[in-house]
Amino acid sequence: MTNILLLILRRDLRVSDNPALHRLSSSSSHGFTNLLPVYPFSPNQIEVSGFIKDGTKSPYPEARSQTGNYWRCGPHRAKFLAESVWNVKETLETLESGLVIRVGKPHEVIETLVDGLKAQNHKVGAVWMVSHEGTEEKRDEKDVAIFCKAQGVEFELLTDEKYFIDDRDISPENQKDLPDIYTTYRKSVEPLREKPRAVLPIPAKGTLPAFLENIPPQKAPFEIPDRLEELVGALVSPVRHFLPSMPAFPEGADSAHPFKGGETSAQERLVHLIQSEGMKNYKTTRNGLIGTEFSTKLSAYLAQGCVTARQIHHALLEYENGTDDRFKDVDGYGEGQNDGTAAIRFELLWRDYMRLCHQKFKHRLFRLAGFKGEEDGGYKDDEKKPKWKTPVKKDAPEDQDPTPERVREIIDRFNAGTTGMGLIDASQRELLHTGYTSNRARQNVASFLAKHLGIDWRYGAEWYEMLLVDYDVSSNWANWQYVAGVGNDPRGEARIFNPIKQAFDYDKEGKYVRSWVPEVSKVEKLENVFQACTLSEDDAKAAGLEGNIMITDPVKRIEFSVEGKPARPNSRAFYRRRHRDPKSSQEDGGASVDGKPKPAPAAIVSSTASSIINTGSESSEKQTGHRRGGSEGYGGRGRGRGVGGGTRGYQRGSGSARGSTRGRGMGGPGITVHTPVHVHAPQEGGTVAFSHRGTHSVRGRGRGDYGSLPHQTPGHGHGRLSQGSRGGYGGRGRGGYGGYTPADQGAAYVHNVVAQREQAVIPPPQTGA
Ligand SMILES: Cc1cc2nc3c(=O)[nH]c(=O)nc-3n(C[C@H](O)[C@H](O)[C@H](O)COP(=O)(O)OP(=O)(O)OC[C@H]3O[C@@H](n4cnc5c(N)ncnc54)[C@H](O)[C@@H]3O)c2cc1C
Repeated sequence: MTNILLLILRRDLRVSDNPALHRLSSSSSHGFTNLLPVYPFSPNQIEVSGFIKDGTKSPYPEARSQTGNYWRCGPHRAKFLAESVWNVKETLETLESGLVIRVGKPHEVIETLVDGLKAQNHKVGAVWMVSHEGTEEKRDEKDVAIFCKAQGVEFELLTDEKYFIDDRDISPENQKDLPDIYTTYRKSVEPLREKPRAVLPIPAKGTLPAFLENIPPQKAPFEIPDRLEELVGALVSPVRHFLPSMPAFPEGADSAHPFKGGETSAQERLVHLIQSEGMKNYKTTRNGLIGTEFSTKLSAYLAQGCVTARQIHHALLEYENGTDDRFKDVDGYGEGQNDGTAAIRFELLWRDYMRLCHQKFKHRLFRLAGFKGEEDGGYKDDEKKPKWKTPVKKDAPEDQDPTPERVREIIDRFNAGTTGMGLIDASQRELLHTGYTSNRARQNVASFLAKHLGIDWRYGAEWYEMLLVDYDVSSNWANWQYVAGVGNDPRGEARIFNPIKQAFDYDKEGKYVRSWVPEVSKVEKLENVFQACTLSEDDAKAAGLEGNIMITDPVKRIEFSVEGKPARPNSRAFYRRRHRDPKSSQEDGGASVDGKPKPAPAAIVSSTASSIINTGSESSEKQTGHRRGGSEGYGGRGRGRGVGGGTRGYQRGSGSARGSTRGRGMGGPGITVHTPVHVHAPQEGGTVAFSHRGTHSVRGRGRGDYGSLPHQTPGHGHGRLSQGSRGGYGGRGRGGYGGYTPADQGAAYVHNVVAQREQAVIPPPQTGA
């Protein structure tokens, strides 16, 4: 009598370091005569209509997302996934086993197999599957367990061992009460190099319980292809046209992620990264934007379980300990952990942490208000101003600005990469074409949608879910929450990435933007490449950009100064447009999306600010906790004085602004701010002066009166704001800054004012628009 084990594979598409296969191959005490590894393409997570050949309608609804109605899995990941599944199948075949590929929810697939096998007089002894984080994943596990129970089949849920620190080694405290700050978690598990368990070997040929010859067929109307190309076709063809007018792949642009899915490619990539010194140099290259070598590109393999974090760790150990000849010629061989390898471990732990957050917050990871926010999610709240702009009319307040129709338009342009903001557009187009974009670009893109535009960030998260080749439910949604300010970023709303400053810092020659946004490839000045609307009429004409929507109707304008020149978009055409068209009103550096005249732009000191902290970097954590008091004040380190008014309204408080270290702040008279205002702008009766000093500090002198702004009328006030001498930020320099409104992008100004390396312009005091 047979005793068959059905092993469901989901995101464990590897044969090495695979606990289930290891257990089955290393002992016969399990008692199974046969093993059927099964991979189900689950119809709620990936569109499966491409498996139907006879024109029948799919019994499943389309696999689309909830908010944006995008495909759950777009063409890039569909292809990568097909390759990964096929690779496991081929490797298992070399081990005299195999893989059953099926379409259907896991419990449906299991039911068909169990029924069919029983009909052949086989006994199915057990079903195993690895536990994965996720609401749908948990539901699938439950459904399989219920089915097994009803059938008298044993069911076992195995630990997911592809993370850096195994679940079994996570302390009860961390499991029960995971810290909300990554650094706290990291410190609780250091030293990282000692944490991962040993990797498990690949089962030897012929050691797995035998595969079966006669496998019950796939349920109609689906047909399972028997060639990889057909499998790719079945998965990709329904979702290929995900954008109404897809731009052509830019000539000369190269994918940073040309990699094929599967365990074999993952292992090759890992060895290459060590041999090419990519791992050793990781810390200095990881913020790159172009090419295959600037970061590991292991994320897609990790997401599908083609490689485990502990395998990466062990390969690094071999190199660091000098125990693998393949790496003997690599600089640093046998010399222990170096900056690069330590940084990789640090990032892998971020990945762990994102999953643990998902485990902790469960469905709250998908909520608009984030895991901390209230259940309603922030739309249409009678008491408070709705925080997020929505394209859905019924959800939007009547006076939503911009209108839902305009928000829809902006989202479409954001997706297509035609916002006019170079770095954002380049990243979004790279994503469209290749399924990959760097971590640096992702942070900017997410920040742009959520913080500069104030739009429901779930549209962005779902767009990423569709297009990212490395989409991972925990990493994607937790990172989006983090950047949107509703997740576990201790700086929350205050962290805003200035995409122009970021472009200057990370795309120093404009190569990245020019290569993915070919329209600006002939534009000469970087400031124009990074924000096309700053082109003068003549230059736009010369570059063939006359009438281009990125210039005539950018979704956002950000003030920016280059080497002391005035900061704002400065073409005459722009000012003419501004006066003609209220939608093109002067950008205030971050206050609102579009569509209404802005308050005075006068004292936009400079928006070249670096409020940029890299998710996952050590420095981001160092700058945490800089808020205290009733307002969100920032104190620099040291004894300088930061004086800021408190805010009233939704941020009620006494107005003391204090640095978390030793900055001191004095409360100002308080302000009531219901619309975004330039809190650092000189308002009536005052000036603000900031001067550049050194590389890392901004020296501020003088005072700007801005407090007590009348309700919704920025531009009047008699409060007081002083930037203490050497206004530092993030622990640099001294002095503090406080009392700004956290509403919308008001925070950006704070960063702008206190940012490093920027000087100020001192425009005449102005009142509201
Ligand atoms: C808005 C946003 C969405 C994201 N969505 C995803 C996603 O769906 N899937 C995904 O794997 N990563 C996601 N990330 C994290 C990060 O951008 C990618 O892991 C990284 O860019 C992948 O490239 P790499 O493998 O070359 O990374 P490397 O820089 O080489 O890092 C090594 C590994 O560490 C892990 N890692 C690095 N940074 C992070 C991070 N911030 N969070 C979690 N893990 C990290 C990844 O597994 C990565 O492969 C997202 C980040 C942001 C800001």
